Amino acid sequence: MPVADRNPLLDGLPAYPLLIVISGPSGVGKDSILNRMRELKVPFHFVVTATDRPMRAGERDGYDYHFVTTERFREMISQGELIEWARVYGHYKGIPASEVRDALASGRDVVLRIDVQGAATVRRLAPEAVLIFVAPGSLDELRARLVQRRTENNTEIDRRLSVAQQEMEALDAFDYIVLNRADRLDDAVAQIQAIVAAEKLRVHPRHVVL
Ligand SMILES: Nc1ncnc2c1ncn2[C@@H]1O[C@H](COP(=O)(O)OP(=O)(O)OP(=O)(O)O)[C@@H](O)[C@H]1O
Ligand SMILES: Nc1nc2c(ncn2[C@@H]2O[C@H](COP(=O)(O)O)[C@@H](O)[C@H]2O)c(=O)[nH]1
Repeated sequence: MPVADRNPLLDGLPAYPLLIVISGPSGVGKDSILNRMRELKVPFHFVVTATDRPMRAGERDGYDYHFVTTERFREMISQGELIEWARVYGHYKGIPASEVRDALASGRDVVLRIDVQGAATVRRLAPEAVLIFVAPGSLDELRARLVQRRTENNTEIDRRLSVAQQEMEALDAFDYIVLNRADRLDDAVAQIQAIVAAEKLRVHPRHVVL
């Protein structure tokens, strides 16, 4: 909810931009949810993370990821350009610090889409971040999504499903859970918007310092 739409009774209470982390197992639909929010022109700053993995068909540099070489990624690490980075399924992934800080400084709510280990790191760095765990209706549903996406082979899909089971155990570290049920993407989007709307009504708002 833009600050201008707040209840006037909240005038005088501080309003800070939110840092919203969308996480959950591979294939659960994080990107699909965020792409739908972008289509709907939800007024968030969607952070584009960096990776050295090859671009998939249909992906766009600067939109899905900043696709960089492994050498450039290592330079970003050594130059302190990343808030968080990790090896995820064999490739580097990391969050550009300047993008997050600039967006927060401009007063916009910032959305990050990262894996579960990355969410734990962001929690340590920014305890006031809003952590949302996106879960599938079932592991069978998750498998079906990974299979139909056709970006991983069967061995890799099995690996991601096995990691997914461990990731579900990290749920306790999150603030919210959103179910992305089969063919109900818009419900998941609406639930995330409802979470953000509720966060905007907090008497003691979260204040992220990064
Ligand atoms: N609610 C849904 N019902 C059916 N299919 C879905 C749903 N949400 C996403 N999908 C499909 O599931 C596949 C995986 O989705 P997506 O790539 O968005 O997942 P992800 O969580 O971003 O994965 P990764 O972590 O590996 O990047 C895609 O083919 C997508 O179209
Ligand atoms: N810890 C981080 N995880 C990230 C980051 N950017 C993306 N991701 C996550 O990686 C996996 C695999 O992604 P894929 O596009 O290769 O399938 C997925 O869970 C992403 O959300 C990041 O900067 N840090």
